[in-house]
Amino acid sequence: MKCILGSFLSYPLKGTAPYIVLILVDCREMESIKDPSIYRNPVILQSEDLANYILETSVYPREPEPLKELREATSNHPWGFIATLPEAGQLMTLLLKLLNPKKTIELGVFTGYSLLLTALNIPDDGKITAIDIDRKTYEVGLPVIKKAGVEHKINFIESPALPILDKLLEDPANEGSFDFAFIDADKENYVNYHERLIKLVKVGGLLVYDNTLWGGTVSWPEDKVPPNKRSGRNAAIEFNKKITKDSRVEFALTSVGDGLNICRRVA
Ligand SMILES: C[S@@+](CC[C@H](N)C(=O)[O-])C[C@H]1O[C@@H](n2cnc3c(N)ncnc32)[C@H](O)[C@@H]1O
Repeated sequence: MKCILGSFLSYPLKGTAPYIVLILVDCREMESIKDPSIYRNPVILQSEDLANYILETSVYPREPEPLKELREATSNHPWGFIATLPEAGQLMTLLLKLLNPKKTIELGVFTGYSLLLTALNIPDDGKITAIDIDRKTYEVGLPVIKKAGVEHKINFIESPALPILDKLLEDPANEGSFDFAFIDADKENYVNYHERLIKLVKVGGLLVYDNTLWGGTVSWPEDKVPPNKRSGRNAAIEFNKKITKDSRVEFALTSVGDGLNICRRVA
């Protein structure tokens, strides 16, 4: 069924009578534009069909078996929907392959989808400092990580991320020593994480921030955003604004997954 999205007057030829042009769209698509929260996370896309198209034609067919296994194990977890989205993971994989980082850091592990994909794409002697406040969720994915033979690359630290970053900065040897950082912990601290990580990641290294479009709500008027999504939405807006002004990085705010802000340290 078609709905009227809009209309305008058209004058086909000078001097002829105008006629009204109606813009018709599929009603289901229009619903998705009005209320994207009915869909899973990639609501930044026009429709769920488009999100599924990307997943089914490009992401799932090339997803490595261990990642698929971990994603399936995570889908049974009550908070499974907070995991890094596989289409974002696919882009991260490409970035990791291009950068070939040896020393990386990850804030916000959950069951380990992004952690495992990082571990799969760094050299065998590469190391990941992985920080999360909850070891139990990390243990959900740990058997898959072990089976994939990459556990030796991971140093998991159960702690809030901020004090660990501050501790790392106490040792000047750590400054500029990381090649790659993936940030997916509490959004309200992204600005604080950035101030620390910009010193820990080397010039030329990458800092990749997840959820920076927060389900598309960054462009909504605040009063239209469900109360439980406001804090994350406001944090994402503040963070993106800060990055735009930060001359120490060049960056791309991409609409892949839930929004990846990909920053490269240049100063
Ligand atoms: C969106 S999930 C991470 C998803 C993960 N990257 C993946 O691939 O599935 C956010 C994680 O951040 C953790 N977290 C929340 N606040 C934190 C903090 N202050 N420090 C460290 N981790 C935190 C949560 O426990 C949760 O596991």
